[in-house]
Amino acid sequence: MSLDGAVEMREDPPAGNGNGNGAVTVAPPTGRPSYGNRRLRLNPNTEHKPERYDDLEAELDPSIFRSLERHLPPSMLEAPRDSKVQFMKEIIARYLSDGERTRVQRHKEYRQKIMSAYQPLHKELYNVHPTTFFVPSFVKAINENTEESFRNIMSEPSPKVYTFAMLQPTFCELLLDEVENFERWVDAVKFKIMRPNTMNKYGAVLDDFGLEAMLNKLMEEFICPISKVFFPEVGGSTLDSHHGFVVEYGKDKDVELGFHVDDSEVTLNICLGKQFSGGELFFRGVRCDKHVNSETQPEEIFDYSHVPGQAVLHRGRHRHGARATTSGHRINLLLWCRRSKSMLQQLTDDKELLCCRMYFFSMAVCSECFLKLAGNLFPLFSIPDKASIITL
Ligand SMILES: O=C(O)CCC(=O)C(=O)O
Ligand SMILES: [Fe+2]
Repeated sequence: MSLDGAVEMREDPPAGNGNGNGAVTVAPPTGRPSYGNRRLRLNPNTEHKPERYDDLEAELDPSIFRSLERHLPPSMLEAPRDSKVQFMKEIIARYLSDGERTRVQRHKEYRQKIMSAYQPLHKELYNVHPTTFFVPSFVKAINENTEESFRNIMSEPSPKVYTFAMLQPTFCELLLDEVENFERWVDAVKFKIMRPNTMNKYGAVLDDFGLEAMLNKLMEEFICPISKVFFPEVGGSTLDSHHGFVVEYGKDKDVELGFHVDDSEVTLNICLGKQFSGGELFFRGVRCDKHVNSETQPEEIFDYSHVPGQAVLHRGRHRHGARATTSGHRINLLLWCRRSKSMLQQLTDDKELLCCRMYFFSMAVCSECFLKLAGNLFPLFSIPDKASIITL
């Protein structure tokens, strides 16, 4: 599974215009301090503020450690950081395939190469400055932090699709400038750039050239409060990692974007400019994996025209695409916001583990099926007996 993979699918023709706490038992390694019960919590401790692991010389992204820390047994939460790291590395080592390990390592080296050589143009973009980044109505709504204050600035033109004015024009200009500067640098040093996801030939990952911390703060302090209210069903208040990038459409760029779902719980899509025509987003309803290609209902059809500075917030699994940008140049900022449940899922390609987790989250798997699967998963989860499963 790709960390950054959008899932493409066929567009549905009727659409109209064309297109419990389970646990992991890990035996305490000899010679190291014991922290009592060393079982991972199945459900993350959302009250716990994880440490930062940005300085870690590990092959994995620091966000994985941050996410996993919330699953640590209570007895370990206050342990020294090194012990937590060691413990988490041991767990991860069991479940990461060699292919995934290599991919993650390469990506880490790729980022290090950029960060050691790229000179940012607008340093003020690299930390969140609410009053220069955001329009006053958005700042006010976030400061008030109530459902009413959010609803005052938002429209919901179709169920679970929210639009609102968010970015200041000067911020958009500076960010566009920074992206151009990065792309010029990439050209000049003949660096092979990684594109945002499997569906784009153009665009750039903002996290790769230093904007990760800023975007993380933007997600935690400005998007989580909103998604807590509007997307509680996908853990809107516990979004804890992201993939931040820009997409570019127009002549000599990508033209359109096929029908897909995002690899995110919640997606923030903001138009940065410049002048363009076309490029409308089309939405066709939220679907789970199993029903991603099912028919669209008339009430699910919604088309949206991008306006610079304006944000669209939607479920990652809300099926959508973007029509051709017919003239000019359109650049959008995308923040795929994820929560640790899916980060944990990414530690393994083991579909059975996913089923097991889904069972715990009361989604899909029957108890017979779960018992069979759980047998394979030992020792990742301690297996409750059947009676306790049924009451889960
Ligand atoms: O071009 C757009 O506005 C849509 C982009 C998008 O959906 C994505 O990158 O996931
Ligand atoms: Fe998307």
